[in-house]
Amino acid sequence: MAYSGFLSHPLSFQVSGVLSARLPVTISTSSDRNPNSVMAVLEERSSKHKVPHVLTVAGSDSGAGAGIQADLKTCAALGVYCSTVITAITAQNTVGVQGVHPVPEEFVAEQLRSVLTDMQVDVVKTGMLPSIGIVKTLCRILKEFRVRALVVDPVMASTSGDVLAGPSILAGLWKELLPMAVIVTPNLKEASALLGGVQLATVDDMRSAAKSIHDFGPRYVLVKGGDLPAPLDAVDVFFDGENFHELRAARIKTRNTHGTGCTLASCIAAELAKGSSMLPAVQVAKRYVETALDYSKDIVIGSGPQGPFDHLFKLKRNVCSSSRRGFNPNDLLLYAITDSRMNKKWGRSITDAVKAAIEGGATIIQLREKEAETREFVELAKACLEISRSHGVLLLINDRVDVALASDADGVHVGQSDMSPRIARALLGPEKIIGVSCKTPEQALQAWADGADYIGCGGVFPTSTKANNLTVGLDGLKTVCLSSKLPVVAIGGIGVGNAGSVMEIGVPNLKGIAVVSALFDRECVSSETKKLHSVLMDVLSMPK
Ligand SMILES: Cc1ncc(COP(=O)(O)OP(=O)(O)O)c(N)n1
Ligand SMILES: Cc1ncsc1CCOP(=O)(O)O
Ligand SMILES: [Mg+2]
Repeated sequence: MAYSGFLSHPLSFQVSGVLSARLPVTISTSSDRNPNSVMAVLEERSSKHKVPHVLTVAGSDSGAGAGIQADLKTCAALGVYCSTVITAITAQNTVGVQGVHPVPEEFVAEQLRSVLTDMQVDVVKTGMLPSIGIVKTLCRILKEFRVRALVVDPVMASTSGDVLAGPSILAGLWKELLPMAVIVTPNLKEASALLGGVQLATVDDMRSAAKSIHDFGPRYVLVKGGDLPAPLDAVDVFFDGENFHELRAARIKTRNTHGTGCTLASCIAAELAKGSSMLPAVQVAKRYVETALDYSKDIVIGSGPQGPFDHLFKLKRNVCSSSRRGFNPNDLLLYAITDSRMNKKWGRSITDAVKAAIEGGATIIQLREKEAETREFVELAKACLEISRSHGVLLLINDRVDVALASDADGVHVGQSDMSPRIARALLGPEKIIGVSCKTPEQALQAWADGADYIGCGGVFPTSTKANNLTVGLDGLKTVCLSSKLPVVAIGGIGVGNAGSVMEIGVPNLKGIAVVSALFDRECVSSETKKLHSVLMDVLSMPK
């Protein structure tokens, strides 16, 4: 079923520009119009949304900091699809490499063919190639399929210093792989090995090394200087055959650097697959690695000296997972929504107001701070989340998905003119809570289709807290509840005097009341919350 050459797609011209004269792009112009032919299917697919695609040919790292696992995470973080051909299985962790089990050459070939005959790979990235046989197999198949761009990370040893590929592969790199590469990304030790063991101790040495490695045939060379003596910045030397660029970054003090080489190379590959030209791809890759290292500098995975880092910027969110929990519709029972003007009027901070509401029995909190500056809002949210999480109460942010993301709040509440819940869901991910304001069954249906967790329906009664807000009354509330499967919380003009009448409309998915002024435009938030809580308890204890 093999076909030779890739189809043209919108990125091909930019990426082929990267390759320049070294690897001619083959654009297939099929005259076969049979709608069932492979070419017809592929042509039809190429007119749809083409996903940028990197194929990584590398070793598996059981500790998942480097190798195939790092490549997968990097591509996922950058929005690029990553397929994998595994060249070796390694047993390794944060202490070192305990074992290496190379995959037989024929099976490396079979994996390559499986991917390349079926998928439109934009860029191939290589990592650990444990034997000369695997290098030769790879080169043979790459020529067969005429890959558009090849990024070579000439992995020889792990961060712990354990050997992953011996000097026997060098001949294959020199003669076959490097001449096909668009870029090669050695660190100091690898550059030295590629050049027969020369000493590299200064930036000038790195420049000469880059030039000499360029003579093997890659279009660009990046010599990474992370191992240069400590007081210097981390300097990498980029050579395009004519000019040098020194790329500098601050050194980040951390043990969590395992997999930085693989990550840098796969990030370059991912950026090329998206259509970037080479220098910007390298600059983005450096920034990505630096940002990920800085973000992950204090995470603890494993007990050895070389920890992995967090490619997806998500692991720290779960550090205090014991105080987190999922959403239960009954959380909507007594929904307290803050208002800074009211709290200011009564001389209390928002954190004190939130604490008092929770102590009085509020079952969920929303920070509705219309006048807060962004930085202030994020800090406020973080402070309130510490309080709410210590009590096991969920806290959402009104309107501001950016603030919810930055503070890692439990979710957001959005109205009909705020960010669409569908986009909010894509940004926040599946585990965050999204509430949507709805006044009609149509809006309720849309909220459900967009992935909302609950509906806020109102104003049920007139209110001065929200200007120009149409009142739907108890009938409107009932209509919305009956039209949806989602849990509903009623809002607008609700307090101790009418909470019972709202809860008694007799629909099972009406789960509670949301209140602003009845709690926060009062002298004592905790006692007002207690009063409202006891009204709700009375309603809940009544026979149905
Ligand atoms: C629980 C709950 N329901 C409704 C609203 C109102 O949201 P929205 O329509 O976006 O109006 P603002 O609150 O942003 O003025 C809410 N905040 N909470
Ligand atoms: C935000 C909002 N959305 C509909 S009514 C309303 C205000 C509710 O405030 P209050 O509980 O003081 O009537
Ligand atoms: Mg809103």
